Amino acid sequence: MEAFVTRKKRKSTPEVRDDDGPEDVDIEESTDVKLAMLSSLHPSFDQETLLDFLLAHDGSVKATSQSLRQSQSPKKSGVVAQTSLRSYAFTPASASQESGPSKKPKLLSKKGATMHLFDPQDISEHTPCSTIHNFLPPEDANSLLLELLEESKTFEKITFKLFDNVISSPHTSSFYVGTYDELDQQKHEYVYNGARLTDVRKITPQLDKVKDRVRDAVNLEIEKRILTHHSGQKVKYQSPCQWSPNAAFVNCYNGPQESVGWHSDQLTYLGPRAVIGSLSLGVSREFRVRRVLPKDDAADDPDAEGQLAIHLPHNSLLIMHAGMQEEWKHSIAPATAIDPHPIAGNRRINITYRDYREEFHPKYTPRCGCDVPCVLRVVQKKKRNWGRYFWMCHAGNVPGKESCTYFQWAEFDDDGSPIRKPAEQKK
Ligand SMILES: O=C(O)CCC(=O)C(=O)O
Ligand SMILES: [Fe+2]
Repeated sequence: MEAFVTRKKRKSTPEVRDDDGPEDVDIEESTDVKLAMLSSLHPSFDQETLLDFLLAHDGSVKATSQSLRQSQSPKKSGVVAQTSLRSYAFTPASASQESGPSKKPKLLSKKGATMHLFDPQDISEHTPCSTIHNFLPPEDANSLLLELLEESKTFEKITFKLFDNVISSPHTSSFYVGTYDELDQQKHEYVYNGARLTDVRKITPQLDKVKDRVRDAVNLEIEKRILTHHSGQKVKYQSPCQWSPNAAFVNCYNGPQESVGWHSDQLTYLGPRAVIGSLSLGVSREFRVRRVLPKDDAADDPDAEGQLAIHLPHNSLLIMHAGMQEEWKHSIAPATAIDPHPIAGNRRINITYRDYREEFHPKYTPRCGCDVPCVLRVVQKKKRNWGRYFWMCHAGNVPGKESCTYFQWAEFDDDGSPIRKPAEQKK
């Protein structure tokens, strides 16, 4: 759902500052947000075509949208055959230059081009994700799929108003938590893009049954990742605690055109360096990832922002590791064609299990001048302050509502726990 955020340019100076201010972060409406809007309005066009049109119209969503409405023949992404990247992506010379597990050979993924990854080893080496195919016993995967297909009949698209248009997410979803108390808190205390969730449900029997399996597999993958990619040391700000999912977003993509635009998942309630476990059922679709580099670096390196497409078949678990939400974006691209699934037909169900951390409960996090708990974001595009976290007012995400301009750099200890100023501690 984070993909449908709209942000207005900030108009005034924030009330909280220290050495650097919000002009050093990237809170203007980004190309990704514009692409997400266009994708929602014109789901039959692929992201590359939308970007071409957007650039041709000087970044104006309105002009692009008008032009797309007149265009008859959208270019769509094609279906690709399964290959292993290792068989062709690297030259032997580049492979032999590897000096350690964190030095990866360069991908042949040029800016704008897509490299397709099917093989778990390729995925783990070249993206901040790992995957486990055939994750559940087949009958358990099918029971979960059947249960969620039934649930998804009452899922809705997330909608919001932008100027004169009602934009709706190009897929449907719902949110599940473990207890009625949590459900109540989600509806009345948590804030998402400046609004409350309306569709929050109690975890279903099959979702609950699978949760502990996901938890155990994700914790093993986290340990493995720390060994293979980080020399046995967890990443700075990564929580040292066991990952323990207590909430799940369930998405349904009904048909090849349903999608989700480029986004990073919000860290507000998960904390920095969050890990997310994502289980895919039904039709196989492309989960695309691309690194977000500070603008100057991206300009220096033409290969930098190439996309990688991770193919997620029925019953595959994808783990988004610590740092992915800060440094990469992801999307589900519309497809030209899909192979129907024997149970799901044209539908794909995706469950993202999440660990909502108590210390990030909105009763503890900073509140802005509107007296609403802030959103936690990270500087992704500006070189100055790149990777630095900050709290800001949600209202800037709500079309038609001015932000109260609240801004505060976020401070965490090495384990990602918020360092509170004395005034905040008494809450
Ligand atoms: O459907 C997927 O695999 C990804 C969904 C997603 O990115 C999200 O729910 O934030
Ligand atoms: Fe996401």
